[in-house]
Amino acid sequence: MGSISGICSPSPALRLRLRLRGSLPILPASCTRYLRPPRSIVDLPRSSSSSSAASSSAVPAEKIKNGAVEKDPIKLWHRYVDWLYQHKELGLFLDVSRIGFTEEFFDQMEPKLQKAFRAMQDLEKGAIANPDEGRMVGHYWLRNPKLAPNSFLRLQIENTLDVICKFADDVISAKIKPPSSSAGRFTQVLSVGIGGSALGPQFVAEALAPDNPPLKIRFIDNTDPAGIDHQIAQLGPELASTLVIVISKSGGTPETRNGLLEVQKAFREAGLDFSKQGVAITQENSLLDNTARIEGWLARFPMFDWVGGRTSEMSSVGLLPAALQGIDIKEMLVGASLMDEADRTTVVKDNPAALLALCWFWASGGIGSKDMVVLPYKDSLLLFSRYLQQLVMESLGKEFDLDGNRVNQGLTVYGNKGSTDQHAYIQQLREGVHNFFVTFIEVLHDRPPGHDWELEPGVTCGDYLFGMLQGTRSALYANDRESITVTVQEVTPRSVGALIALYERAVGIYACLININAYHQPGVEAGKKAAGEVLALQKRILAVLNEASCKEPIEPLSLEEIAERCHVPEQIEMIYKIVAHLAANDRALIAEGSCGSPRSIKVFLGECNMDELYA
Ligand SMILES: O=P(O)(O)OC[C@H]1O[C@H](O)[C@H](O)[C@@H](O)[C@@H]1O
Repeated sequence: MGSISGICSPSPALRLRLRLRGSLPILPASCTRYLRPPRSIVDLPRSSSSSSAASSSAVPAEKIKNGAVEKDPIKLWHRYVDWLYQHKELGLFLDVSRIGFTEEFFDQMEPKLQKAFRAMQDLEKGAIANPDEGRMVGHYWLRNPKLAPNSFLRLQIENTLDVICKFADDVISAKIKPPSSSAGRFTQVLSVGIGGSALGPQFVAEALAPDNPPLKIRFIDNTDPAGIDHQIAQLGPELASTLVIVISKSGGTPETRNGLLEVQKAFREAGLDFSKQGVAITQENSLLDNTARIEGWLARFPMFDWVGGRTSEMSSVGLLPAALQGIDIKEMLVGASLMDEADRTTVVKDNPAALLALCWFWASGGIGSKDMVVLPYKDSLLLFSRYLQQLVMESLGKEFDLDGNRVNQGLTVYGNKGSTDQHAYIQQLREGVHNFFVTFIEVLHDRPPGHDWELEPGVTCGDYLFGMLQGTRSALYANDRESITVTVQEVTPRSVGALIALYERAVGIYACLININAYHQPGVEAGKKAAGEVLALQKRILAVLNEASCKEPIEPLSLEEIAERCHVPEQIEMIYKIVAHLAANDRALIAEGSCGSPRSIKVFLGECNMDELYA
């Protein structure tokens, strides 16, 4: 094992923590680096090749395949050190030692991974990597415009970033301000968008927004009227100093359109001119773009068709909301760019995204047989799992592979945060059905230097959090539950950018390994279409009820009669559900016969003589 170059004393923060725990523990030299933030350039002792790494701790495949995993602590230590990935500049570590892949498995996967690397290289050069939609996949260009396949795209990316920064600066400095607010400046951002037009901005806001941001952000990310009312009510008079950002790549998503219409209604009722406070982020000439242009909204920012919703955080979708909160978006881009660069190496052991994809394939058998539980032990990363749910499951959850074979692929993601989740479902993880592997996200810095506090001799809150993570990792592993640990020094724009890039690339590589298109979402359309059919049926029901209500006396209708008049007798159950929802919102009236069964109800609009109804 190589010697460690550049030994330096532990950082003040670490020395503080170590002092808090009493005397400096005697740590094997090789692990000192891990505890100390790698601000200095150090080289971890790594074996010269994967074979020696794997052989020093490899367990016979049949043993591992049968669920037995390496338990010898010294062998585990060697496996840990030999496989530990470290990005020195980012201060990011990836520990895959608690995933039990064997040397044989690694060797088997090497050719597939090399093929995936070539596919990712082609993708970044502008290949049609989304063949089902005939599109390029260019989210990596957003943080390194020089990679874009032509100067036009490069300039689009660079110019968009410039106008985003300028606009945000002008809003924060009140050069751009609302027309009628006593505050004299914008104080709030209301983001209206759903899916990839919300999840990234929500994750980043939760992770990085300062305690007192220049503009505080809130989200309408659904078509729930109560949820919309709640956000608008919370804004109250501050609606007058709210910048409304409507985000929709397609420009036609129903939930987002509904949110916009509801917000515009609130503006009208408050006597405010929405166009003076509205911003659109959408593809050029989309319905939303044209609406914003025609209505003269404050600003419009482009989305590009070669950036998918779930990989749009580094586009105007994520950058504008973040910048308005005072988040350093250029640092986010730097973090993503540094991670991208690391993910371009074809040496698997030095490629963190490839290592993640390898672990996912091993743990889930390449068919999603195990779920990915995401457990950040940091409150501010709470929404990372929700963000990854779309990025991973909308990318990998596909019915057919690229050769047209029905594969029903996927990788299920869930989780919230540790140690909180230890008091919720870790019981099942530790002892119950073994259908998962865990990804811990570890953040080494607990508090800004000098702000730590001992809540008992030599122990801080952060020590508990650290101990809970390590304890859970050990307890799960002791019961053969595998895990990955991603470690960052602290939650910063740079580390968040790196995490996003790491998982975007890992999804891309894994998709190559399982031969699916990670960049389209055909299944979503089915749900949208079905929703449209429900609304169309509701309109027909209301027309039939209106007609019946115009008769003297009013003609209450049974469900069968409604279904017959709508010419869809087979839809009687949906008709009942629609009628029940209408009645619950006082938009239809239901009278029930003595048995109270849905079969005996009569539906009508307006007043009706109830005595005659069941006479
Ligand atoms: O940004 P929009 O076009 O409004 O789309 C919002 C979301 O809609 C669909 O659900 C897609 O599957 C998502 O990938 C997308 O993020």
